[in-house]
Amino acid sequence: MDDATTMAGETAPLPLMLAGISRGFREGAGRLDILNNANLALHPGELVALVAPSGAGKSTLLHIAGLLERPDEGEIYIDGVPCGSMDDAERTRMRRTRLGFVYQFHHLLPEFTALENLMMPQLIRGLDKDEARARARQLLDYMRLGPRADHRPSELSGGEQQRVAIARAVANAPRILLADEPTGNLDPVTSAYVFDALVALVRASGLAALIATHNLDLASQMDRRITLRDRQVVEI
Ligand SMILES: Nc1ncnc2c1ncn2[C@@H]1O[C@H](COP(=O)(O)OP(=O)(O)OP(=O)(O)O)[C@@H](O)[C@H]1O
Repeated sequence: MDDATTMAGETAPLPLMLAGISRGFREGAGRLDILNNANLALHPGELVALVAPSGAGKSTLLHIAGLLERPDEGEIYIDGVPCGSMDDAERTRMRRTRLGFVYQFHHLLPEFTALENLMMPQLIRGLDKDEARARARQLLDYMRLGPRADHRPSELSGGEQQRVAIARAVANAPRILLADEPTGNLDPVTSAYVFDALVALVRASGLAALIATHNLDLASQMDRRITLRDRQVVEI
């Protein structure tokens, strides 16, 4: 397995590795192949942009990497652990502890405050209330949302909602952040602000991030850019 070398010269497992992934869908009498023997490695701390035309398979790739969808073939390694043959309960546990997700729409729980939205995944994971609250406050402060902690999503602006969603995605200190058009629903100025906050959080926490975006300007600010070509993942 391709391992990352740590500062001490030891090898640590990669946060994410996709090996030989194939995925297709039935389409009428035929079949639509989206990924064919695709490979991808994410190294610790790197921010990778996934840029590809609509319908190329960005969401499919993110769903497979995020253990939300199973490939037809291939293996997904998270922190070196093969996840392909895991049952649904094990995959869910892996998602809760090692993966964070951000979508184009925030998907915050409308009846809960920003603080409670950040506490929820931590409580589900088993942290006690005080610990969860302290971490939630710390993350909201980091995202400059401290004064908005007790507001519900409907009382926040679009950019604030998305910053809460990003903070929530890292509440359980995942190893990998997967984001599908995280700023796609925002105006350019807000989008740039939210993106900067996302990058700062990724850098501060040392997690690896794979971010699908149509925004080439944002993509150019990441460490690496990949696309889907001929059903493979390639560098651009
Ligand atoms: N469950 C499914 N059943 C059938 N076809 C599907 C399914 N999921 C995705 N597809 C098809 O697979 C292709 C890739 O879809 P996907 O959502 O991964 O693309 P995308 O690159 O994320 O597109 P966009 O940028 O528009 O969100 C599309 O043609 C889509 O219609």
